[in-house]
Amino acid sequence: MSKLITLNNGLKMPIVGLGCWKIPNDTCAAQVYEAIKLGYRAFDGAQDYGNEKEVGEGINQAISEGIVKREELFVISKLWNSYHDPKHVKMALQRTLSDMKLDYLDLYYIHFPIAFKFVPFEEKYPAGFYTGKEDAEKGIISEEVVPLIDTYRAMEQLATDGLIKSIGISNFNGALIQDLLRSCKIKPTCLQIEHHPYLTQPHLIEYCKLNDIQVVAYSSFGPQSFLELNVQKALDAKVLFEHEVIKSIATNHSVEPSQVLLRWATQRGIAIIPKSSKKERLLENLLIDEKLTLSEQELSTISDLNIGLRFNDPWDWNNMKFPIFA
Ligand SMILES: NC(=O)C1=CN([C@@H]2O[C@H](COP(=O)(O)OP(=O)(O)OC[C@H]3O[C@@H](n4cnc5c(N)ncnc54)[C@H](OP(=O)(O)O)[C@@H]3O)[C@@H](O)[C@H]2O)C=CC1
Ligand SMILES: O=C1CO[C@H](CO)[C@@H](O)[C@@H]1O
Repeated sequence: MSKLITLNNGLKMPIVGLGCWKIPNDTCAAQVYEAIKLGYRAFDGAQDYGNEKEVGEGINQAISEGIVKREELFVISKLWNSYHDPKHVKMALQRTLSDMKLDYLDLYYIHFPIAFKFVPFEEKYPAGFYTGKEDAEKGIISEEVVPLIDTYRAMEQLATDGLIKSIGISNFNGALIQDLLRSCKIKPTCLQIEHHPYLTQPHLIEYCKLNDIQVVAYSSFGPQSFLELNVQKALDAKVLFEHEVIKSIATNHSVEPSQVLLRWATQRGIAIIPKSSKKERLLENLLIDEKLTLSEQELSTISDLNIGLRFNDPWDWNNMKFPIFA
């Protein structure tokens, strides 16, 4: 098991969780079940990943075999953009809970601070994996006017009703968080953001620390291929696993570049949710805190690789130009 972090509402969350995006439906239940046997206790899913039934199946198998109790797990999902209207928020969560065959979630994020027009589940799901292109072709990426605070209030109601233990926000920028903190009744426990040495976001992270909001990093290994990026400065950047700075620190400690990237986050108090389909990598990622300690100098040398390179930016979705990171 990985170290536990205490969130601002007293809840304890493992610092390493398993990311569930892109785990194929046919192997997902077995993978989640195996991950529990290896010691994973947190699972970062989302309705939009199209595999919540299978994530739930893996979890329930482990519970029914007595490998773990529900209360020892930390189960996470995210409200998709099409369900931001307050009248759809509970319905979306209930769909997740019934797909997963669970009574509550430990953490429920607002996936993006962007509201799309409502799409009935039958039209959107089963979704397979979300791609802006596929959803655009189905005509379901179009904006709905729903103030974020209205969505947040509906999330607060879910917490009050005991259906979720905590509220998270994902892909929110500093100004949105500041505004939310002025008006929320229940504080968000976590902010999930893209975070890797090419996108370090130091002010956002410091602001969260000052306000006792736990930062959770997604895409900790950075972009896997620059061919997918339309960002000019990426042309000069290397995949992080092959970067000289990362490779030489890994060599000095006799570990893999992936471990340096993950430890750089956890050692700075940031939770991680790497996804892997391989048993050795699952273990390597889970046990990162026991295997490696980086020096302050190494931590800051890695942070200096920052070039503000974001590759998950809704600005690019179907050319809709959503300005959340503008
Ligand atoms: N809130 C949001 O908007 C977003 C949230 N997320 C969440 O974050 C999670 C992780 O982010 P994601 O972008 O998927 O990427 P990750 O940073 O987890 O990278 C996943 C890739 O890295 C490989 N990998 C995993 N472990 C290792 C290792 N030890 N050594 C080498 N390669 C490794 C995996 O391959 P293999 O499987 O072959 O091992 C996979 O191709 C998602 O699953 C999802 O839960 C992700 C994006 C956006
Ligand atoms: O969690 C996610 C994985 O990436 C997708 C494509 O941008 C989004 O659905 C979402 O950010």
